[in-house]
Amino acid sequence: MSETTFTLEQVKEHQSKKDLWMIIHDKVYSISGFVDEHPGGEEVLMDVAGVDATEAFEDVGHSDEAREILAGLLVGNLKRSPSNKKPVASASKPATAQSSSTDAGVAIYAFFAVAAVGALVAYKLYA
Ligand code: HEM
Repeated sequence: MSETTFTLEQVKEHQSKKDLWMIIHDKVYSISGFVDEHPGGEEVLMDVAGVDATEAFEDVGHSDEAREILAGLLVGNLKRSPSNKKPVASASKPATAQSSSTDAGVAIYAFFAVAAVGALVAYKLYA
């Protein structure tokens, strides 16, 4: 399998009808030969020339046949630079939330322990 990768900038260089690339699900497709055959017309393909067309492609609800055609047009994978990767920070958020909820749990136990000792002392003093 070809492991060729392209950056967003490289894909952007292929925006003409005769040299047309687009990105769908982080894969790069060269669709120049298919533009005239596209049942949805050439205009919609030109609209996403050289950019990420995942949403446009999926919104239409393309058939399995369309996906097979797509597979034959593959030229490589998209190389995401660290700046346009999906945020990694979101992955660490639940962990932070979890640990703070654990802290809250410990605080509640500590509160009841102190309250129980306080109640016992008060009982011994005033009973
Ligand atoms: C290389 C990528 C694409 C391939 C291989 C492809 C292929 C096809 C095929 C085979 C059909 C016929 C219906 C079906 O089988 O689902 C179709 C219809 C259609 N496509 Fe695409 N398509 C591509 C990209 C796009 C994009 C980016 C758009 C943007 C909006 C689009 C819009 C449409 C529309 C609107 C139809 C419906 C046409 C109609 O029923 O009148 N397609 N496409």
